[in-house]
Amino acid sequence: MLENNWSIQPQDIFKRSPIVPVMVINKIEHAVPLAKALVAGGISVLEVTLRTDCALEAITKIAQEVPEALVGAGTILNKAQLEQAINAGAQFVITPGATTELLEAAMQGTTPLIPGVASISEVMKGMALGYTNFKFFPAEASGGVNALKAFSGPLADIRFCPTGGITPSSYKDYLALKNVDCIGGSWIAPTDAMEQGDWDRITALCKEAIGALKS
Ligand SMILES: O=C(O)C(=O)C[C@H](O)[C@H](O)COP(=O)(O)O
Repeated sequence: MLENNWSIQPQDIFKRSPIVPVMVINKIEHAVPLAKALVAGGISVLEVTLRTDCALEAITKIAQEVPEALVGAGTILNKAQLEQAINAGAQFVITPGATTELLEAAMQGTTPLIPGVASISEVMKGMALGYTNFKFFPAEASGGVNALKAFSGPLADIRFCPTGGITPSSYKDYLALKNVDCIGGSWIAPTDAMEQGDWDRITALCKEAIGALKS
């Protein structure tokens, strides 16, 4: 494996939480209570998508005010966004797809990148640059559990975080796969609960989902 200078290895991120909430934060005042609600429910790896105007500020606030969380940036599409996310305080970066520009840029820095892939060729391109941990996106639409099972043959040492279309009724099937450590999903941080300030509901959703893995 090629060396990297990352402050935390992707494998340690993958192992820290089986569920990674995909967060779409529309109002900055939701950022910290949401992160605290997720942490209270047992989930401490958070992906804030760069899909809203306040996303970068949300990352900064969570990084400063919720030290129990490991906060990353999602929806990174290019090098400029990669730099913005890192400057905002993102502790890791997740992308929906992988460009050579992003793969090379992140390898030069200290913040780990988890590149999005949907095919074996994309994984192989990442592997050639030293990547071992990938987001499988969009998971359901790209073949879901069956695709990941097929990937595990030729790509025995590669780990995945499937995301996209995963539901409370399917996440356990993904987590049972030998090449999957964690899954991403938005259901655990629903927009309506955020709008209502119903942080207890979000904590309860986390506890239920994590609890169901232990039983
Ligand atoms: O914005 C990104 O970079 C993304 O990766 C998109 C998210 O992974 C999906 O939006 C997950 O959402 P659900 O399918 O609702 O769980």
